[in-house]
Amino acid sequence: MKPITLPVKSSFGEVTIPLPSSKSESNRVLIIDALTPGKNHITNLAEARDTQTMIRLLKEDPETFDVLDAGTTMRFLTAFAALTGRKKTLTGTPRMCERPIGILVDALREIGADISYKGQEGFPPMETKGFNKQLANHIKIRGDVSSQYISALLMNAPLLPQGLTLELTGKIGSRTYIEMTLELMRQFGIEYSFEGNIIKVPHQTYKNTSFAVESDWSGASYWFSLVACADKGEFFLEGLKPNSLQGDSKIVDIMDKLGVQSEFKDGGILLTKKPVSGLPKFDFTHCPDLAQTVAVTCALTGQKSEFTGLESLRIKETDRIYALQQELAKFNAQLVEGENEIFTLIPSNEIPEEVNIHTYDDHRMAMAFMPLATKTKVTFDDQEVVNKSYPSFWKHCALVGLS
Ligand SMILES: O=C(O)C1=C[C@@H](OP(=O)(O)O)[C@@H](O)[C@H](O)C1
Ligand SMILES: C=C(OP(=O)(O)O)C(=O)O
Repeated sequence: MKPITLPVKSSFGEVTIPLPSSKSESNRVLIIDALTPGKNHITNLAEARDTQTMIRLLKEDPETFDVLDAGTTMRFLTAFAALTGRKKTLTGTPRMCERPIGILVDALREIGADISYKGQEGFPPMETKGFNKQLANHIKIRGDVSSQYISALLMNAPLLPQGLTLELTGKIGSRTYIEMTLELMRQFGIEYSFEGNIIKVPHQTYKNTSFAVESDWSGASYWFSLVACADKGEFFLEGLKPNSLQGDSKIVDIMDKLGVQSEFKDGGILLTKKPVSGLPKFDFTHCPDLAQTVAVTCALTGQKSEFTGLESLRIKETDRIYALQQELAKFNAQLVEGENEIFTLIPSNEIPEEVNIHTYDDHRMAMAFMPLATKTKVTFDDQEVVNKSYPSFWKHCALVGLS
């Protein structure tokens, strides 16, 4: 592991950030493309390792799909292999083999896929052994653990002889990601309905189309945070649209409360500083990947705040609640768990002269803590961790003078 240290810098000029493309959009269009007869015209695919892994596995078609640490790649390829009757072993990093997949595997079995665990029940690695005939066309699936299971089933649903109806049970989390999946399917010619908690996808064929992947809003969030934490700075983020498919575009509203003004122009968004307003409360149910960014922003800007919707954070690249609590404490900020899964973020009252951030093999732990550089010298234990979603992240830090 190679560490990286950022210098202290709190004042920035006008800088353009050439954001990377969205890995969530990329990984969906790659699966849809693999399911579409004929040729699509897809541009601007993500440089993210999660997407590059998906591209490589689909192209090389090896016996073992080793997805490394990519959640979407694991879940999407599992459904793809199982429902198209491919014989594959699906595996990943040790952490990937601790991330639950039982809900998806149960659903696939109910639909008719032959899939078995190679290790612990409910977790990768698994083996897909074929698809004989469709046994069910209406299944119930929990919506409160990971939306990725639902997206994975949906993308394959049009190819099933009887189509598929999903009845989502419990609270629906990451709903915006389910909507992204459906909207992308629609852009590739698929009709569906989503009413209440029922999603119906009839049997049909994907149609050829052209699609350009948008820049990554989750990656954009770190630059919003840097503006919020800085004394001065104006960043132009390239390739973002007002009507994004990505739920993390919610960062515009969140950061509006934390002192960042956003203006869409010239195919991107211009961020400038503005006064902070009110005691903020944030619900991350549908934008879980923004939680770390916003926690650090509040910790560094003196904003006591209330966080809800953090349940899914414990089963991501690391237990992100534990990781946040440990690393925030290094500069005297706290994320305190109260009753009913309500957390209070208590901002820092004193920042040490130097802070070492441990990144827990989680790209977002590095990127979210980057704005600490506005207050103190900060070292991250692993610079390559960002490659999962944003390989050019440190290069972009250098663009603003953080190198
Ligand atoms: O479908 C997707 O592209 C994603 C869905 C979310 O996961 P969950 O649905 O597990 O919350 C999100 O955290 C992840 O980074 C990407
Ligand atoms: C949770 C994430 O990714 P995944 O679940 O796809 O590994 C993420 O990118 O923050």
